[in-house]
Amino acid sequence: MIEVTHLTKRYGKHTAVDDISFTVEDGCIYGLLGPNGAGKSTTMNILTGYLSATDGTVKIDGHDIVEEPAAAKACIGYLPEQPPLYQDMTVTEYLLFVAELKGVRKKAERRTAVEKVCARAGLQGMEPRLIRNLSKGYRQRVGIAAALLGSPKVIILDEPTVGLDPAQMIEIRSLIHDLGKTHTVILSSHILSEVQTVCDRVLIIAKGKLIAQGTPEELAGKLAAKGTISATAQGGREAVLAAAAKVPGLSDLRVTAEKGGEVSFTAVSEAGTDLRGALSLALAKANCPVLTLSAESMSLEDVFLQLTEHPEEKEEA
Ligand SMILES: Nc1ncnc2c1ncn2[C@@H]1O[C@H](COP(=O)(O)OP(=O)(O)OP(=O)(O)O)[C@@H](O)[C@H]1O
Repeated sequence: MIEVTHLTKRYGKHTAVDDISFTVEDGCIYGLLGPNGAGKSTTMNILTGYLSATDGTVKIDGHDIVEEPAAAKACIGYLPEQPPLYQDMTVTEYLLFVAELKGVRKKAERRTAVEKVCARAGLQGMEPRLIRNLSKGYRQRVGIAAALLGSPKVIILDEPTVGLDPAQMIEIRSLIHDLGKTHTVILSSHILSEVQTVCDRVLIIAKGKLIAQGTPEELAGKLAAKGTISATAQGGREAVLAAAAKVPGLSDLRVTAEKGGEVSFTAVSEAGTDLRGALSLALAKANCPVLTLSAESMSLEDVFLQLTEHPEEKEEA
């Protein structure tokens, strides 16, 4: 449904999106996950044709967003991070206006379309209310209803739950889940648990780069596979590190303290393996008696933070 190839966006010297490629399949909910400033909004603004890319291509249902903008945009309904809602209009007035902008010609058709999207977005009973008097949750629903007008195949939602209270978040997530039954949905979020619960597939973006993608289960497997080992051994720094480096599956050795012939260090172990025994043996063989040794597994949240703070470590993920 969507093909993004080598997408790059530079603002002056700053590269906000850095050579990203991915494919979006029909009928799935995709989550663009990354910390603030990762490049999510920029990517979405390019997908929806609001921004031009510095390099790369975007095809929506076979239509290039630059060469055939009208055909490509007709496939997309977009809820920007700050939806342009007219506060002094009622819900119905605003949605009729958007329907007209989207080219629904006949008045009766606009009415029917607005009734339909109001029902779909859970806005029944809110139609005569002024937008300015709605809660943030209901304003998001109006934005989503507006995105649904024109029957687009793809719905793109930029941080749809940001600023909502927990109850509203749950309601909007359930609405998105429901939309996923009839549309291809792409949403952005900086909340790991949100994309894990709502999305079928996740793309993790950090510092403009795509650092991991897969189903939430695949990513949880990859991300949570790591553990950290902390140890202190007697001996010289070089002998201790050389012995530890020989243990297969142990990486990222870091010395944390060194004094009086004792070296403390941490290391990362892969794929849910417990490498304490192997490390202890390797150090003993190198004549470096082990004084302390402990292992901890990193939470998914920890690994996500580590990955997005140090995207260069993506290969290890
Ligand atoms: N118009 C602009 N001019 C210059 N730099 C920009 C512009 N828009 C965004 N940036 C920068 O590009 C980077 C990516 O921004 P973007 O808004 O796409 O990130 P994001 O992941 O959506 O974050 P947030 O959730 O905070 O919106 C950031 O460093 C941001 O400061």
